Amino acid sequence: MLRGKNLIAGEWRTADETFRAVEAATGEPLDPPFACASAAEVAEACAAAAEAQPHFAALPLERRAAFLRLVADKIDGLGTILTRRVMAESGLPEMRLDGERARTVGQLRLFAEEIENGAWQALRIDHADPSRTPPKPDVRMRKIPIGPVAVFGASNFPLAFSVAGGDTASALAAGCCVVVKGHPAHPGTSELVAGAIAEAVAQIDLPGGVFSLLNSTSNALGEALVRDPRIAAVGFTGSRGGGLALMQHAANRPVPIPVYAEMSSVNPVVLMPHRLARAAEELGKAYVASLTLGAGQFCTNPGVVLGIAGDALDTFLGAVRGELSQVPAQTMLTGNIADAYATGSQRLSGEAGVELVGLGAEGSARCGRAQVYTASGSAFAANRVLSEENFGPGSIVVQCTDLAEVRSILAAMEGQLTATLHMEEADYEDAAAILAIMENRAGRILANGWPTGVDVTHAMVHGGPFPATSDGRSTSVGTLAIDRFLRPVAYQNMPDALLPARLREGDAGTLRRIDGEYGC
Ligand SMILES: NC(=O)C1=CN([C@@H]2O[C@H](COP(=O)(O)OP(=O)(O)OC[C@H]3O[C@@H](n4cnc5c(N)ncnc54)[C@H](OP(=O)(O)O)[C@@H]3O)[C@@H](O)[C@H]2O)C=CC1
Ligand SMILES: O=C(O)CCC(=O)C(=O)O
Repeated sequence: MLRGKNLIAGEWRTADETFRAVEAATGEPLDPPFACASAAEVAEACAAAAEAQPHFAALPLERRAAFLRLVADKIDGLGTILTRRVMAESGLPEMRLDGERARTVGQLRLFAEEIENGAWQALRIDHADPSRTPPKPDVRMRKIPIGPVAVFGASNFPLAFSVAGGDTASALAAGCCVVVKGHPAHPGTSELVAGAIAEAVAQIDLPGGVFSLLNSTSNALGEALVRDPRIAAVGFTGSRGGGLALMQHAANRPVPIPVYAEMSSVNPVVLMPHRLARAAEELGKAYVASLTLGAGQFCTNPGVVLGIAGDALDTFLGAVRGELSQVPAQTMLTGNIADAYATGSQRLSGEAGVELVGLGAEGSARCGRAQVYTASGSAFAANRVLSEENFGPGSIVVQCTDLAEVRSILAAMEGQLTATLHMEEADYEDAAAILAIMENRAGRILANGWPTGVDVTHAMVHGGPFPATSDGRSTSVGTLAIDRFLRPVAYQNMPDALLPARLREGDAGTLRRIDGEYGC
């Protein structure tokens, strides 16, 4: 039974002002009404997080890990109640949401392992050398939590990028208390997951301020959260406009803070000539499958495909047309997202030099209709609109004259989360030059795959230069995501007794870099 309340430091709070979620497929209001948090409650949640911060940061790592594992268990324990609510609020199918839940709990468990192994602290010890001129001091370094983190739940991954998603998991793993601004499209999902976290907080006997959830439908709440002096960093996935607004608020504070915003990306895919000649149909089918996954509501969606004009690309486009004709209309996450997609598609279709390749089935106004367009390389290069993200199952295939045009288009593109090369051995020499351009444009480069579906691993990078993210030095997926919420501190000539245990002389068992050499 949902409460319709905000969670502030362990306490469920109601309010006079409320809003309702709607069923994604129909637009019908869902019960119960949800309380809108006030500015005073934002301040309360942040004060509680700041108060809990030293305690949480000092928690033995085994207990912090146990907390993350317990959160994962509790989310698993929500069973079908959670699935049913997410399905209603998001319109996403059960199988996708089962996978997303597995990813969410798997991510929490992976972070538990990560903090236990200690490598994330990046411990370094440089011993003193009094004989050097000038004498070299003893310097030891570790990373500590940055402080309370504000997390904005994303609409398109109501579990894996929301209340207990990657931003929250990595912030908690780093030892940072978290205040979540829930996405207004799925408040029931947010409450269920927040309830699981709150139970784990209580069971591990942590202060309630370790985690709060605030709901609202107004920009004012998010702004107040980012501006609160106790918040030390922000994690966000959503629109470019939203991310930029939060970056602005963070920069305008008396004490500016980092915002890790994942915003927009069209994820260029290059079909190299030899591979295209051999597998045009197969590539066309796989492209449509990736493009239409989850109604195209992935920031990793293949929004731009580049190939050399000719028979092989025509075969590819024929396969795309055929495949699209089999794609049903899919419910989009919200009415606004469906409207934005329809408007964006209409705009694209009217641009000079843009032609329709094929369409999926048409549905209600809340559905996204799959669609692929094509344009020449010169038309694409001359018009920025053609390379802008249109969030949904829409994409454009660019027919280039040669690989030089492919390279120059890629080099002129904005920063991307991913870039992909479809190739075989005969393409490698040309691919190497394209790879060098892609490295400068994207956070992840794929060979012979499709970019949707990010694996949560140690080496994963889900980031990229602006506007893919606000800070291309970071990743929001994988264990390296923890680094966004840590700050290095060096201790110079500090007596052993005052050093953190893992930096003391005799301590062993954690990976440390001692006088430049890695070892335990
Ligand atoms: N590339 C990607 O990964 C994604 C892109 N999008 C794009 O975003 C569009 C809208 O989707 P949505 O998911 O709602 O994303 P938004 O960026 O609009 O909203 C995400 C969150 O940020 C908050 N927010 C947005 N703008 C501001 C602001 N100016 N000040 C303070 N808080 C703000 C919203 O709160 P509130 O609404 O309560 O103000 C919400 O909680 C989509 O049509 C799509 O184009 C969406 C999801 C993922
Ligand atoms: O492709 C994925 O798994 C992740 C996509 C993503 O991060 C997003 O859509 O916001």
